[in-house]
Amino acid sequence: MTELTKLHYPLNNNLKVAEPQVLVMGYFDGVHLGHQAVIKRAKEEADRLGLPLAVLTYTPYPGLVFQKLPLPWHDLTPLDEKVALLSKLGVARVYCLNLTSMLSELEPQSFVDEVLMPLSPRVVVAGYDHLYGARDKQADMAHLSNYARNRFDVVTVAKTALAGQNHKIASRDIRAALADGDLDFVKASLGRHHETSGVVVHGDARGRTLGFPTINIWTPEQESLPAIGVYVVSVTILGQQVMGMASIGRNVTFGKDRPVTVEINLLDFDQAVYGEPVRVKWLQRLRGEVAFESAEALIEQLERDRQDTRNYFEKD
Ligand SMILES: Cc1cc2nc3c(=O)[nH]c(=O)nc-3n(C[C@H](O)[C@H](O)[C@H](O)COP(=O)(O)O)c2cc1C
Ligand SMILES: Nc1ncnc2c1ncn2[C@@H]1O[C@H](COP(=O)(O)OP(=O)(O)OP(=O)(O)O)[C@@H](O)[C@H]1O
Repeated sequence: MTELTKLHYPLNNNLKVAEPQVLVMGYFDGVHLGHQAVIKRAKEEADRLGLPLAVLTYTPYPGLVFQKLPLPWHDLTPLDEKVALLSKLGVARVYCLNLTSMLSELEPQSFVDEVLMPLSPRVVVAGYDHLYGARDKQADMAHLSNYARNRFDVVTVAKTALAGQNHKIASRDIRAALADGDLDFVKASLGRHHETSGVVVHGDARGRTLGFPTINIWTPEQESLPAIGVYVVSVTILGQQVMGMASIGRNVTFGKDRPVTVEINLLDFDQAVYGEPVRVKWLQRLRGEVAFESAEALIEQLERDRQDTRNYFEKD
């Protein structure tokens, strides 16, 4: 079990990390392939030294502290999912530090002395472009050894890019691709399919009359959903993995200005599951949402979508 410790600057003097550890710094939204390379490199170091591996991450997203971004903000991976993914990579402890004005204005030397040192780092690891402390000072990886003053070693991990590209894999680009419904790019960058959590709630009970009953999913605000459209999904519900086709949209065939809902027609499944927690794995985009001229035209399209969904699982 990975241990999660929430921290606020200035750190409580009672925080005592007795044992030295390998410490990785970063926000790690999405725990994408670039992040995974950084963590794996740190894990090698931790194993070589026989020390635990710890991550120092932040909340909220640094962009929200340095500039005005539209709210609500959606991380690719909310903190609990980030911790679960880091855990799978061998991370024993996660420190989640509030990113505040006071922290972001710290001189780099003070950041090292007052934030890193209480965490007993033997080695500090981060990616080549990681910044800490005041942005306008020399708070980069090249200068970290100076501030360390022989108290810890520094490992800087080189850029990870997608095959044939120069641009680094970045969570900002993954968030943008998800907002465009580009699940292929999302998967290539994360090294896995994007997933969201939710709970089954009531819809308008129209789906059943169309011959395509749907579970309506309430998705908590901190989760990141793909763009409006129709998708092949795999749903974990009642401990089973079930094939499905999902619609994120306003059900425009049935009126204007309806709210965006997430509905999933589960294939080969028929149980009452209101209130059940679900995990949705977003596998492939099938199409955009269409305002059909009649319910019959929508039904014909839904039949084609179901065939496309079955084809996806057959080739997989
Ligand atoms: C795979 C799938 C694709 C859908 N595509 C569309 C669409 O293109 N246009 C549309 O208006 N509604 C679409 N819907 C939504 C249906 O209109 C919706 O399931 C129906 O109105 C039932 O809503 P209810 O569950 O709230 O009763 C789709 C639903 C599913 C499951
Ligand atoms: N593609 C990458 N290659 C190498 N290191 C990376 C890559 N992306 C992020 N890192 C490093 O991983 C750690 C976590 O990244 P963090 O999320 O803090 O920042 P980031 O560089 O803004 O990542 P992103 O742009 O993906 O959000 C940092 O140490 C960062 O330097």
